Amino acid sequence: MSAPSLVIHPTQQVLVHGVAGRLINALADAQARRGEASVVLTGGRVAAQVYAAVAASPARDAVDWARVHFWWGDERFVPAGDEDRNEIGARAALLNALPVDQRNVHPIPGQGAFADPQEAAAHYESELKRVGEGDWPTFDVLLLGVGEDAHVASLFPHHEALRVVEPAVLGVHGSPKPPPMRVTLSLGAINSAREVWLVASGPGKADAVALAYGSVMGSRQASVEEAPASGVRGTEATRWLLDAAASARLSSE
Ligand SMILES: O=C1O[C@H](COP(=O)(O)O)[C@@H](O)[C@H](O)[C@H]1O
Repeated sequence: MSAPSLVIHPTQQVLVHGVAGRLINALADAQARRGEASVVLTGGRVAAQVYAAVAASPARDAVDWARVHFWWGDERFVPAGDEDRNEIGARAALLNALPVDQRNVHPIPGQGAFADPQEAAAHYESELKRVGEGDWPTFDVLLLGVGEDAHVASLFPHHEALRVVEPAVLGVHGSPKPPPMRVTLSLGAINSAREVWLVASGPGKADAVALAYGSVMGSRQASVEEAPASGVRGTEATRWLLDAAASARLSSE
C-alpha cells in the first residue's frame, strides 16, 4: 500500500487540466512499459470536466487510445441510456471524442439487462476475469470522486457494502444518494489498482476532504466506516488531487 500524496491546485480549472495531463502521461507511460493501459472511470461533476479536458488536449495523442481498457468504479443501476448513468457522461465527454476500441470499453450493465444490482455486479466481475484471463486486471489508474459525505464510488458511510470483501463487485441497495440501487467495486478491489486518484473540487467537499484526508494523516479520527475515502490506497500511489476550495479545511487540521 502506498503512502498518500497531496497536490492542491489554486483553482478548479487548474485542477481539471492538471488531472487531465497526469492521466494522459500515466496512460502513455503504462503503454510504454507494457503496450496497453487501463483506467477506471468515475462519475461526478469534476470528473466530467477532466474527461472533456483530456479529449480537448493536444497531448492526448501521446496515448494509443485503442489500447486503453476503460472500466468503471461504480454505476447507478438504472436503465441503459438513462442520463443518470456514469457511463453516459463518460461517453459524451471522453469516449466519443477518442479513437477507442469499443471492445476495450467495459461499462457496468444497467437495469433491463439484469434484474437486480447483484446480477449486474456478478456479470461485471466475470467481465473483469475474462479480460484478465482468469485474474483481475491490474488497473493502472483508478479515478474517484469524493462525495460530500466522504463516499467513494458507491461505498457510502456505514453502508454494509463497505464491509464486504467477496465478491469484489457489489450490488448496492439503499444508497443514501439517489438513485438507491447501484453497482460498485469493493474497497478491496479499488485498492488493487496501481494508482488511485481522489479528485475533489469546490467548497462543498471541504468537510469531507478534511475528515477523510485528516484521518489518513492522523490529525482526525474518523474510521473508514465514517469516511470511506479514508480507506482508499493504490498499491503504488495514492494521490489526493484537490483545488483550493476543497482543501480549505485542511490547513486547520
Ligand atoms: O454518486 C456518485 O457521486 C460521486 C461524487 O460525485 P460529485 O458530483 O459530488 O463529484 C461519484 O464519484 C460517484 O462515481 C457517483 O456514482
